[in-house]
Amino acid sequence: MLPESVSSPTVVVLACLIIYMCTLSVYRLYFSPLARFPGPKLAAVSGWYEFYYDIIQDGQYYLKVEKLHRKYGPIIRINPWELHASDPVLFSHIYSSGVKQRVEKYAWSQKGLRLIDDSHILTESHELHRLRRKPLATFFSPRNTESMEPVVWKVSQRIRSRLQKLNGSGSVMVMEDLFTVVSADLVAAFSFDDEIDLTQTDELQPLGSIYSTLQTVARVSAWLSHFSWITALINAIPPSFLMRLAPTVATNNRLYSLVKKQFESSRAVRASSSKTDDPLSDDEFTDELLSPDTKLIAHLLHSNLPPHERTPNRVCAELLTIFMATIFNIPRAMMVTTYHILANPDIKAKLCGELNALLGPGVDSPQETPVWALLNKAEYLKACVKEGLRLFFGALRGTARRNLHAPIAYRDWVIPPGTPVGMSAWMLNTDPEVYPDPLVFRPERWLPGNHKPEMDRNFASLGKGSRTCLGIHLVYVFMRHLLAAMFGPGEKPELRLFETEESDVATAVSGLSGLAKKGARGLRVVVE
Ligand code: HEM
Repeated sequence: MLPESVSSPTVVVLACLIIYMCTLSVYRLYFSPLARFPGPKLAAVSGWYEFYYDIIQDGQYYLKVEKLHRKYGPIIRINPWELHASDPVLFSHIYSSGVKQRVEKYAWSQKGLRLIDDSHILTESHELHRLRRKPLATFFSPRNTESMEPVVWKVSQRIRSRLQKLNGSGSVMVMEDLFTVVSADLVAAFSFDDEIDLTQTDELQPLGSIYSTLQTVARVSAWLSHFSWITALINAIPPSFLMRLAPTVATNNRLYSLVKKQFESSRAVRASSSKTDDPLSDDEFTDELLSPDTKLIAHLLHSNLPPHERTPNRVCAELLTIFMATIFNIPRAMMVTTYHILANPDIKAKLCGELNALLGPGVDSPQETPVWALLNKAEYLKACVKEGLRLFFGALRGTARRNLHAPIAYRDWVIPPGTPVGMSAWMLNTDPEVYPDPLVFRPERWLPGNHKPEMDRNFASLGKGSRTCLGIHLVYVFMRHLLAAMFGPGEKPELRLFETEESDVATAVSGLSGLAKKGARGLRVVVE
């Protein structure tokens, strides 16, 4: 007869659990369609391996994955369900934009961001994503982005006037606050009917706190992706109570309320001016229709999306996504770029020299001189932006893609249909064969004559293929304008780094997007 303790229900449950885990491990190691792909056995057996590096080690799996590639080769299994590749040729294939390549996003790591769950960025299905992205892509097309330049210029100049207020004061400015408010101003300027100028508020910090809120969201997202039940739990808590519990949620909800309010007032204006919300036919809906005054809200309401895709919740989810993508990424990218320019007097001198020569004294009166047109000729400025983006990395680990319909042949391997395959911006952007001294900020590498095609092939900060960054053209234009406002000719204060080291701004933690290490002090400058 068994002792009483052995026959207790706890032991039976434990025994079942152990048998289940052993069976699952054997299946994952020897019988799963991914069993023959190389990689550490522990990663193949359980998601806890990734959890350890992602959560306990604070977003460091991208560095571990790099080491694993060195040991196991160009394609490895990084958890029971997912492969990771390090070959840039495969990067272009997997992150393809071809119509025939119906690659889906594997949004496991982004699920549950409640307010934007219905946006195109979190849409996994290839077809639905195409439908949802189309009107947005028209709005952010190169041509329409170019027509937004006067607005981008106007908003960027606010950074200069804000800094001018402090001219000669020796004050210390927290640059992420300033970059966040101008970014918010820009999205508001092209999205809403009401003009918003957040840089005019005396206290930037509460608005800048949107930046830290989004940092927290990006950090917490790793937890949510490992434990989707946390999201379900959060969603079940009444919003009023949740806002008291978690200020991050409160700020996020305030942002959503702002978007919703603007949406409602824009809809009311349209209703009173007897414009209908009837969608246009495919033939009618082209970017010819877009005038520089067309706001994103009106554009989406008027788009040829079917009515169930133009509901308030859907449109607001898209607007909030664009708001968040801009005010999270632009300040981070600008912090990294500005830091390197200020830390390298030679680079700063070359940049200022080029801008002085190109823009001359007309810079303060853009209505007389369309200076933004001249910025296109500023090769060194463009190179600084590109190099800043390279070292910002965007998301250090890009979201994986999967082809549900066909296997992918790669060297001796056949990747089964439906298998998520990811790639790392960290590895692509720091490939020493393509970018010698990869961690050095060297704009010269992007100048005509030095710029090689492999550099574009590897450049992963803005994603690739059908899901490449929607704001890709806007990013380049806005960053050039912001740098021109800070380093171009005209009356403006001198900026000097204040107790800021590279590690205070450098992207070192992988989250929803790339983050600085915990405790980083951010970019602070003295305004002289
Ligand atoms: C420095 C600034 C930025 C960086 C580094 C960046 C980076 C990225 C990356 C890497 C992706 C691909 C994500 C994935 O594969 O899952 C992406 C997607 C996206 N970005 Fe950006 N982004 C920036 C700024 C912006 C701006 C200003 C907007 C505003 C329009 C924007 C809107 C989006 C949207 C909506 C998507 C999703 C596209 C889709 O799924 O079809 N981003 N971005």
